[in-house]
Amino acid sequence: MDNHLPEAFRMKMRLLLGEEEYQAYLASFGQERYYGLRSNPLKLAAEELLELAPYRLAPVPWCPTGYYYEESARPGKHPYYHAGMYYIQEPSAMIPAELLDVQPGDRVLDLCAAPGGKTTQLAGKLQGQGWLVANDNSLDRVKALTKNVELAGIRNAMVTHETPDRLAARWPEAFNKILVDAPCSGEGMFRKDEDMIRQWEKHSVAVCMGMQAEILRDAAAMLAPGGRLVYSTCTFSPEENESMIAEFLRQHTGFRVVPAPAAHGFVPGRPDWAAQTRGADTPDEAEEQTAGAVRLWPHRIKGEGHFAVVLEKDATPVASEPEPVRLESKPAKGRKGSAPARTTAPDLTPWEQFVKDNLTQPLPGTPVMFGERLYLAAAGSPPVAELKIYRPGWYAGELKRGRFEPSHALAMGLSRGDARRVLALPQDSSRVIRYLKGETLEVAEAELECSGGVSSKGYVLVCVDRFPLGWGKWNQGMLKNEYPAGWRWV
Ligand SMILES: C[S@@+](CC[C@H](N)C(=O)[O-])C[C@H]1O[C@@H](n2cnc3c(N)ncnc32)[C@H](O)[C@@H]1O
Repeated sequence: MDNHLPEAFRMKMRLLLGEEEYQAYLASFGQERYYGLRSNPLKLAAEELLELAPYRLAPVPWCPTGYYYEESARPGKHPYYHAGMYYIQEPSAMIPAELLDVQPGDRVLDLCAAPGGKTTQLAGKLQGQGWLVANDNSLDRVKALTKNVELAGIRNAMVTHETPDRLAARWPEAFNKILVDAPCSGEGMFRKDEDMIRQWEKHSVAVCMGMQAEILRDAAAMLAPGGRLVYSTCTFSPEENESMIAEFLRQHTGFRVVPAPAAHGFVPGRPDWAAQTRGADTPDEAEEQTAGAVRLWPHRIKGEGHFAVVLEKDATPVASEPEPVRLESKPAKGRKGSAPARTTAPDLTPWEQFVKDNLTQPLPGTPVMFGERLYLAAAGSPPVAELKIYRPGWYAGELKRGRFEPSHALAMGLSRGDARRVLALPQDSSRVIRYLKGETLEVAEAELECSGGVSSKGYVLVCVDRFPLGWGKWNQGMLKNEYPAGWRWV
């Protein structure tokens, strides 16, 4: 497969790595690929997943919730996947969110978030406290991102479909942790995905550099003083990595690199490559700092190629910081923004009644209506006016003609104890797959666990073991299937 590598790429890599390491890198194309998944702390502890998983899992050294699995395990074809108990993620891709060091209560922005691998990882670290904005400028990818946010049962995330400059104009210094997992030329994924090789010329290094510099500039403006920003790519080119960061540091004097430990076979960033790219013999001060970045190489670790660097903003604002006032710029292309359609206070009685009849406790968040849709926005989350908001918070359901219909996202964000009617199916029950296929199930009344003196008739939280899969509606021995069509098992 290394024969498929573009000649220009081969020449550059040989020059950068030197003959011996270049040959080791090329040899990695003939070696096995590694498959990874990350357990979802919003659903279960990693140790519990180890006990439950019907296949072998081995720890990813740099991520406490990350595991390698063997290709034959096919974890995407298991009901636990549909319960959001883990996210399938390339092992190296787990490092940027680890370096961001998110703590419960943080205000987090994932600026280039789709399809949401790192968003789900960051939300797991928040443990439902604080809030997270997941943004992407591609509408198709925002849809995939939203599905993953919902599958993971995240309650405190807002999903936006915006350009970074428009977010920066409205949310200056609003976040204390920001992840920029930048669009890049994808050289680190050549072994995993041949398509990336084909696209390499199209997403040339030069095109990516322009995007990355703009995204970084806007991210810097959204970071609060004392905040932390992680910039990551899945490419090797110094132009998109060390040189990008060195130029950022020259223009943003209030930032510095926080050195990341070069453990687990990671290697430090290469200031000399940045200098070489600039045509200089020795690195300047900004380039020297990039030695604190980490590079992940497929010939050195069990994972694909990545670059990540941690940046910290001074605790006291710097007067020379560029001001991000570019309100005139256009919103991201695609669907029209989901601005709140209603300004008068909506009648939430059907929702309140639903909570009383079906749930054991009130849910956190401030009710927000977008048209007929009700969301629960995390306390303190940033204002949404004039922005293209795909989800202002946890999507609870629809208020239609005086009735409330719960969403699938609501079910996924609940735990078994939150629902008054529960049907808990063991993972090896054929009814689990039949439920996931959208079939109506025969369910005896005695199989339902009802609490709070409710009758058996009504909304049932269907679980695999103790983990919610979705809603059903029980009446006279039959469970009407409420599993959404677009999510079904095929
Ligand atoms: C490397 S991918 C992100 C992967 C994601 N963080 C994950 O872990 O699943 C880069 C993303 O950046 C998005 N993107 C490209 N240009 C962007 C921009 N100007 N603003 C925001 N997102 C952008 C792309 O649509 C793509 O989804």
